[in-house]
Amino acid sequence: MDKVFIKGLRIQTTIGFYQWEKEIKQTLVLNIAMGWDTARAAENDELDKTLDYAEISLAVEKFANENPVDLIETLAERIASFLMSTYQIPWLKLAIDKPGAVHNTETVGVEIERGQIS
Ligand SMILES: Nc1nc2c(c(=O)[nH]1)N=C([C@H](O)[C@@H](O)CO)CN2
Repeated sequence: MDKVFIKGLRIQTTIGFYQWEKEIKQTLVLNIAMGWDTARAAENDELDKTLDYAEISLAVEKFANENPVDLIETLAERIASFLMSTYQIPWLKLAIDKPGAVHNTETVGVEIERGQIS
């Protein structure tokens, strides 16, 4: 299956288990790959037949800020459900990095894959 992807989407949002984390914003970095038939858009050069990565990038940041949670696992699950239902995406892979979370690491995070590749 073809894919539309967003790599290295940096967002500022409230995220974290500890009380001090609920009072600040932290950086998360998202990588999203979404299964899509890109040939339909290419046929007549039409943006509305594909997944608009600019629109989705903004929607993801807005969603994260409107739905604060403790765990990046929870955020990943909720973003996946939101994207799949809003844009009729059949399959996606989503990784969330929280690069400032653990001293002496480059980054930490989770990666999930949901749906079916046809
Ligand atoms: N697997 C996870 N481990 C931890 C998370 C998380 O979201 N997933 N979160 C925290 C804290 O919020 C951390 O980021 C701050 O020190 C700890 N472990």
